[in-house]
Amino acid sequence: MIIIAKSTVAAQHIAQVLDHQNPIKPVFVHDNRVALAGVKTLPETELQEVKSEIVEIITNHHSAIKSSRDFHPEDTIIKTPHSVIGGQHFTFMAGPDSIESPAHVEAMGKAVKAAGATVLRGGAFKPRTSPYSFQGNGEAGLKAHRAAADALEMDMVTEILDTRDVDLVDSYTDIFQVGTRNMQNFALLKALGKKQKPVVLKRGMSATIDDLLNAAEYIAAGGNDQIILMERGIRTYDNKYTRNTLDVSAIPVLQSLTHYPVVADASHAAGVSKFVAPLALAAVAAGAQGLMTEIHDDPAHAFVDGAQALTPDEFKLLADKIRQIREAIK
Ligand SMILES: O=C[C@H](O)[C@H](O)COP(=O)(O)O
Ligand SMILES: C=C(OP(=O)(O)O)C(=O)O
Repeated sequence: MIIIAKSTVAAQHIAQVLDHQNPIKPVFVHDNRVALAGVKTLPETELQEVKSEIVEIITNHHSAIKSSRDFHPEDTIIKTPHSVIGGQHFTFMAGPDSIESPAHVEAMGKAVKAAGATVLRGGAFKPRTSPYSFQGNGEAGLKAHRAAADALEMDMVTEILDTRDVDLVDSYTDIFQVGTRNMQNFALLKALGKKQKPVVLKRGMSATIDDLLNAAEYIAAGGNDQIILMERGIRTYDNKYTRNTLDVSAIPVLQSLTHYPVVADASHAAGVSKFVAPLALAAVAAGAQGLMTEIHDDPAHAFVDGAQALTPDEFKLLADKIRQIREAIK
């Protein structure tokens, strides 16, 4: 149960009155409205005492608070050294699936920057289905990625898989990425909640929209409000022709429910390069505030996910079309 109090003073009073019944926690939300979470029961006598200080009682205990637009109506805008993410801005995040070598990530960065990307993506720790598949170049990959991003004056986004690597990854990256497989790794979300650095939170491949919002809430509850939600495709009854199903409807739905930027990854949704552009265009037409795209100059020899990689030229074409769509739907 969540209680919305009229003011900070009211919240403090309610917490005082109810505290012996419930382990109650004020979660400060927006200007004058304060949410109190953790209330299990509301004894009638105590309720009478604080009734006039309560604006609303939300009984769905799965409701997100800090992530909710109800309590934070304005769009959250996230500023990184080279990008502005959210609101009316559109951000291209692109690069190779994994960091293969210093020269390769720099060349891919150069190509995506020329097409308009400000964020260079790439994985140094790869979440692979098989333990025998390439697992990423680890810290050497982070180093190469950082060097390329610095040389090109771009932001770096990279996936974090393990709570034990949070400080290491933090020492290199501008933006953390939590992948689909870790969306409900609560220990990891809590650790990132303690960092003051943006987090791209990918939707779990079997997660509902509420699951995603609550995963974001874990990061926000820890004190980190710089969250970027990413729709990257979910598992449905027919993933024979595409790797996942891009849930285009999740984009406007999320934007109505939360103030955090909502971006899309058509690469992992499609799984096949020829379907990446149409899905990306659909996501942009649906209002996505950014796009993550995988590229490779030699997809057949990519270390990971070559089948879904666009070549630099294909990415440039896509980026141009996206700018046209953005202009058309203004
Ligand atoms: O980004 C890439 C992921 O590591 C990859 O999609 C994992 O999938 P796979 O190990 O099944 O190839
Ligand atoms: C592994 C990745 O994506 P996802 O978590 O969406 O599968 C990735 O972007 O490298």
